Amino acid sequence: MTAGLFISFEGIDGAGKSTHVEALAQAFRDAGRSVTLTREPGGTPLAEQLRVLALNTAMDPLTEALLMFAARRDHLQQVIEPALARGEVVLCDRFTDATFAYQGGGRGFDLAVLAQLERWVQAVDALPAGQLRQPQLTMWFELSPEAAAQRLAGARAPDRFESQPVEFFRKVADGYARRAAGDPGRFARIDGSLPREQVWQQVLDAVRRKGWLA
Ligand SMILES: Nc1ncnc2c1ncn2[C@@H]1O[C@H](COP(=O)(O)OP(=O)(O)O)[C@@H](O)[C@H]1O
Ligand SMILES: Cc1cn([C@H]2C[C@H](O)[C@@H](COP(=O)(O)OP(=O)(O)O)O2)c(=O)[nH]c1=O
Repeated sequence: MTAGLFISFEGIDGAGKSTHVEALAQAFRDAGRSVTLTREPGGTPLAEQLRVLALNTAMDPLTEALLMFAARRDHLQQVIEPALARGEVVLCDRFTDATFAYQGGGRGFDLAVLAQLERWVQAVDALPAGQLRQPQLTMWFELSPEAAAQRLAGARAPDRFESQPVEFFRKVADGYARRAAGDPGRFARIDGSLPREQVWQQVLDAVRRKGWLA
């Protein structure tokens, strides 16, 4: 049976990642793969409810981190693990790197606590004890916070994160950079400042380099 693939999309708000998730899903379908396209926080009825709370309600940083990981646990159990067990390609718009970047970098929340939550939440039945479920590839869209804010201006109503100042997103970007430095083989850096077609080529190249698409 074909092995499942788990690919995540990350970057600050407005970096351009959501623009390419559906196109990558179609490229995998064209290659004969079944695709589960999903997002965090969200992806299940419960996790989507937690998303509404997390994105719209003021709360302390630990509560925020716990909600993100609670949503993630449900999402893993209900959607991601079953899809991977069926041999599907799972494309996920954000995963745990976002928690390290936003709650850790942006909010300045304790990274050791996040790492402990990660160990609890991403230990899954399909993996041997001590191994955690992680994406095999993370598309990391990089764009300056100024350029990202400009793209988002007028594009959609900002949520609790998107309405943060540029300095917040600089810290989020630093959070992503630290996370990427800790696991460089998993991250593909995508230059989000280029025109859409060139960004798409980088996305496709990252998957081709892994040998997952011709
Ligand atoms: N390469 C690009 N050049 C210019 N604008 C872009 C590019 N990619 C996406 N956009 C636009 O920027 C905005 C944010 O893109 P989006 O994919 O929603 O970002 P994200 O999912 O990372 O928050 C959207 O209005 C989108 O149409
Ligand atoms: C997954 C995740 C997202 N977030 C934030 C980042 C985004 O601002 C927001 C929702 O992400 P996203 O789905 O990218 O928003 P949109 O659909 O509006 O582009 O949640 C966290 O703070 N921590 C997390 O663990």
